[in-house]
Amino acid sequence: MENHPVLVAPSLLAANFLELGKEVDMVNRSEADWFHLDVMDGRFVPNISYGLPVIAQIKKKAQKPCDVHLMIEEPEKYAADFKKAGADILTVHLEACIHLHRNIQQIKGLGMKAGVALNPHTPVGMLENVIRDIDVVLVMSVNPGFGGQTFIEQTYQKIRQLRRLITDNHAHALIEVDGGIGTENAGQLIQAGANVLVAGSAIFSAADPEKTIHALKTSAQ
Ligand SMILES: O=C(CO)[C@H](O)[C@H](O)COP(=O)(O)O
Repeated sequence: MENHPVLVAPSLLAANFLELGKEVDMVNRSEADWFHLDVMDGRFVPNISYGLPVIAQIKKKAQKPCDVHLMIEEPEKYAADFKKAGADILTVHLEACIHLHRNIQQIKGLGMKAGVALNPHTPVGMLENVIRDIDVVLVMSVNPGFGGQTFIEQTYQKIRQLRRLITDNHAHALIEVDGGIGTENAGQLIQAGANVLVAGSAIFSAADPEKTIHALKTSAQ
């Protein structure tokens, strides 16, 4: 069993938006580590979620870092706006960036942690030349665009490969996994080398979301 701390990032995509303030309070009270905020543009992914004004409102109440996952084309056009809205960690998709190295430098230059997300079909080897520059690798364990999808089993092998790439390059990036995660697969993901578990439906559809967050936090024990 790996002995690095497990971080939990509830995905507000699955929250009750009519009660958003209460959902943010719940995450603040819980053992969760980050707010995971999914931005979709209807172009990079076949869905549209929420954007800058909603994130700015969440930021006013959030007592934990805001981890913003951009599922959008041309993310470089909006990086400064997401910084202003309150993003602490800004993740762009490798598949959406023609100049990934430049995009990473832009995010860090704006004072945010830089993340790079990989779609399920994208090999981890594509990160070899930037792995030392980034703070987070977001491994999508479903095809991005929707919550509530089935976890892709191939993800375990991908996390093991990524852990090797990080170790071999003496890099510090955290491995974050997103999609179809719950208490049933959390332990195995941590064992494979993941650091951060993103969960939407498993947390916000649970009878007791705080208890589920606790179960995810302690899934490696
Ligand atoms: O990025 C996402 C979708 O693109 C969501 O964060 C992810 O799917 C989490 O939702 P769930 O835990 O319900 O699968």
